[in-house]
Amino acid sequence: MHRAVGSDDGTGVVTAPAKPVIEIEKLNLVFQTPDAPVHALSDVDLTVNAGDFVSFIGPSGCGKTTLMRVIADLETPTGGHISVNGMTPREAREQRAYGYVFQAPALYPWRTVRKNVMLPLEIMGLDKAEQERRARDNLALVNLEGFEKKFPWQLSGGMQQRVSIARALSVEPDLLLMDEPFGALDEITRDHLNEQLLRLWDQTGKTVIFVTHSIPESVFLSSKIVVMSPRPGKIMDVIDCDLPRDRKLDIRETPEFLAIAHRVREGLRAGHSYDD
Ligand SMILES: Nc1ncnc2c1ncn2[C@@H]1O[C@H](COP(=O)(O)OP(=O)(O)OP(=O)(O)O)[C@@H](O)[C@H]1O
Repeated sequence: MHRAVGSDDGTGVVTAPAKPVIEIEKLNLVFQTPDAPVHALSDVDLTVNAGDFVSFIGPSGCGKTTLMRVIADLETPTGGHISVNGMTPREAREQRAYGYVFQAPALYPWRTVRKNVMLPLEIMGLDKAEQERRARDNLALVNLEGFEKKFPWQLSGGMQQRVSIARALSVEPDLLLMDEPFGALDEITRDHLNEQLLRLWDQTGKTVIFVTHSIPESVFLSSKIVVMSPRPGKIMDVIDCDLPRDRKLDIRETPEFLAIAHRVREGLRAGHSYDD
């Protein structure tokens, strides 16, 4: 089992010191639009360590996706500093340091499940046997053995999202960026995928950044929760979520879980104005 990175896990086992994967200082982003400038991010400071599962939570439009897109080099900040694996976001993207899972699965309907997972590997120019090995292994990791030859439209929404997770993992990144991947799914499917994702994180030791609107989802999944204010997105609170890593859904009824959920809610409330 993967062990959280830290200097002391309370059992006498000494682990390596936390290694920063993402370092963000005084980050600002202003979009220039024909009407008026849109100040999306304001003075964001954040460190994400190797092996962290970090959720960004905040009201709609507060800049969660924008912050994720800056990490992925899909947006350029207008101020401040950011490094990903000690590199600029552009260098990290060029080295395929991360996999990105979008809100919608974005699969090609004319390609089978296996061929969808193989697509980035074809673009990377990997040989066929390696493409096939990675597609097989990563589909097994998300419990989709036996579905390789199906087309996306033959699968449920939850299964399609698992294919997109397998595709993101197939480039073998240490960092997984997930933008509200389960937001469109029913609650039971979402619970199930949350459990699967947690197991996958524990097995692989990857660093995950996860955008969500859901307080229970953020507490259930995360080792660290970043609470953001309405636009311009600022960090209101960073909460360490030290529940056991092998948590099951029924942990949501425990006082420890509810105390963390309460603190997230307070952070959201502190940043929110209900005047309008
Ligand atoms: N390319 C762009 N040009 C202008 N404004 C933009 C652009 N992209 C995002 N914005 C604005 O920046 C703000 C932050 O958007 P963002 O999508 O990051 O929010 P979010 O917290 O992810 O929202 P949601 O939870 O609804 O997905 C919003 O007001 C949005 O309208």
